[in-house]
Amino acid sequence: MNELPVGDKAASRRVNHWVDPSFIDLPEGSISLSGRRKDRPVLCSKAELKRPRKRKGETSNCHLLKESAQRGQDEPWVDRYSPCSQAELAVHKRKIEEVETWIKVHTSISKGGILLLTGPSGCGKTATVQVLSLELGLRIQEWTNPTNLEPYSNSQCELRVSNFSCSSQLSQFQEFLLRANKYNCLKMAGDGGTTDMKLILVEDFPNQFYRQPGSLHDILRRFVKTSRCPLVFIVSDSLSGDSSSRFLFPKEIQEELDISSISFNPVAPTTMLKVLTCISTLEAKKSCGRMRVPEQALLEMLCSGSSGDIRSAINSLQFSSLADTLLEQGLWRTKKDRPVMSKARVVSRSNQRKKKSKQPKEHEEEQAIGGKDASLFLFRALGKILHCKRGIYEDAEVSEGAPEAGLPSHLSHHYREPLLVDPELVVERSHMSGEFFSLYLHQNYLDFFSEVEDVHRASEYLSDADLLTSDWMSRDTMGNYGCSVATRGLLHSNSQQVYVGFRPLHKPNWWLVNKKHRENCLAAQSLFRSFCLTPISLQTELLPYLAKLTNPMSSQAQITFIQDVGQMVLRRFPGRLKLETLTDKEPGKLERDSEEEEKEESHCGVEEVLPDSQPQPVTNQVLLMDENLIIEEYDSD
Ligand SMILES: Nc1ncnc2c1ncn2[C@@H]1O[C@H](COP(=O)(O)OP(=O)(O)OP(=O)(O)O)[C@@H](O)[C@H]1O
Repeated sequence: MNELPVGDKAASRRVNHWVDPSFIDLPEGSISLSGRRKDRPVLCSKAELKRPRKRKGETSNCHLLKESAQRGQDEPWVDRYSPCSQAELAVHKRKIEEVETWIKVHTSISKGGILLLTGPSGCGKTATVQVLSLELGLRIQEWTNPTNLEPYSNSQCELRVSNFSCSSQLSQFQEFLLRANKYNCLKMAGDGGTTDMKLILVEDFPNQFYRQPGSLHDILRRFVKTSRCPLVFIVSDSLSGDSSSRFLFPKEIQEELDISSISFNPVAPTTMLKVLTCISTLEAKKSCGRMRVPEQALLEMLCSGSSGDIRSAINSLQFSSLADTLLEQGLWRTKKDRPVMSKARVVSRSNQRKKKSKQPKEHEEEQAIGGKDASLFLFRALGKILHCKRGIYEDAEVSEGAPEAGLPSHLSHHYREPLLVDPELVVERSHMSGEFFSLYLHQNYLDFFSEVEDVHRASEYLSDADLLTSDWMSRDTMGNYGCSVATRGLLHSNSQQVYVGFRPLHKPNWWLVNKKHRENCLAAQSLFRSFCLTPISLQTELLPYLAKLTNPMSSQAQITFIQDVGQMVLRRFPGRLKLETLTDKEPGKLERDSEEEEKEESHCGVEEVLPDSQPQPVTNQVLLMDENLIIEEYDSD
């Protein structure tokens, strides 16, 4: 595998002249928005694809100018303006310090160790590691998934199919870690006096790990025993619900292997704006008048449209520099071109108090090109509805007369100040179905209301929303309407708009009840299979009946289950279930439809999937042959 001594800037500069630019594989003149090549050569260092680094003592602007002058016109700006020092990084100082401290400790004091960097895509995790390695004089040895499996004759897991031999990605990864950890980098001509200190970086994971995370854990267990240099994993969060970091590195493994974890946040809009302004100014200077510095409004729009992804923002800026062409084609809208949404501008109360004339944050602009799919963590999405933010008409004339005047006097109590959020957009960006979103609202809304009349009205709206989706035939179509009724109903009912401050949010009670229900279905089907009844019939018809009998034909497991499920009226409930708190970065879990679940259950081997919380059958054999059971006395009293 190739590696590049990042420490030696001169060498790196030389190498970069003959290395392909990031988008060499695209037709001339076209620019990719991704900013990164995924089909890199086998096991090559990502550092090879990066631009040369800055020399000490050069100021950043001067450096940027020189660099940009040397580069071809088509070079992506993300590559051209990639940061070379901590000061240039658009990452929070504290995060940089945390990573720096960890690297220092694990390269000097305790050699080795594993660090996990998480955070949304494009927030500068990789850039931070690269900058710090450069500053600390570390070489980066990076694993990249091989796209073609090369012959690897020494490998243990070798596949030999008619003279063709190749090893699995997994065994190559294992070997890479072993060698990277064991051997120093080769000294190359031009390396000078670079140190042997290095850092292993893994951002691409062999696919096998997503199927069997256990195989990764086994490799890591072996790695930590002999670890000599730090190993950094970078895992990007996804808002669509599949959290790779939690799947690949569950809490138990982090504790067992003493893996440190640092979570990055999206790039702050102000920092992003500074970077974009700097880049556009430099590019405008360089273009000798051909390109103009974009309006502040356009830059702000790019920032808000990128959802904290600096790569996406810079790519969009580069596109917007082609504005003349795009504008001609009508593909790019500037703020001026956008239709006026309303006659009077609406500002939030807090903004008004601060006497800021800025557009409120909540009015996120839609971007025609390059806008990243703006996602919201569920916690924030719920907050936007529950905190019920409203604005006032900025234009005094309008605020005095128009809105209330629009309502007849007997409906004047329904007047509300305009909303600062678009409820349907909030739900869409939460990546959760309307029904589940309403469920979360239902669980949490009480804490945000101050008047009992408002609660009464809100509960009516929630019931209406529920009714809209009660019929399974029309549920798919009506789901969104139901959610509109729930969200808008809650917003409208909350007439007082009292500031409640921070309130913890909880996962719906329904969640736990549904889980218990599914476990019971599974257990009922497993324990009373010979009755050939559906899980529901078993629990609602057969088990209550068996519970009344003094001498049912049951095993101990069956008796326990009958006592648990079939005797509801006699049971004492322990009170309310303990609710799970919803954390701020948690994606909303989408439970599968219970009908689907039931179907699935009937297809799979029940004995394999019987939940731990249920009494386990003695053996399957015993259950299938009921007549052989030892019948115990069962006292229903
Ligand atoms: N000031 C800056 N700070 C951070 N990155 C910058 C800056 N200017 C330009 N960039 C570029 O933005 C990109 C940031 O992407 P980076 O690979 O660091 O993100 P990431 O958090 O690792 O996400 P992913 O996992 O998707 O790669 C890099 O290409 C970097 O060169």
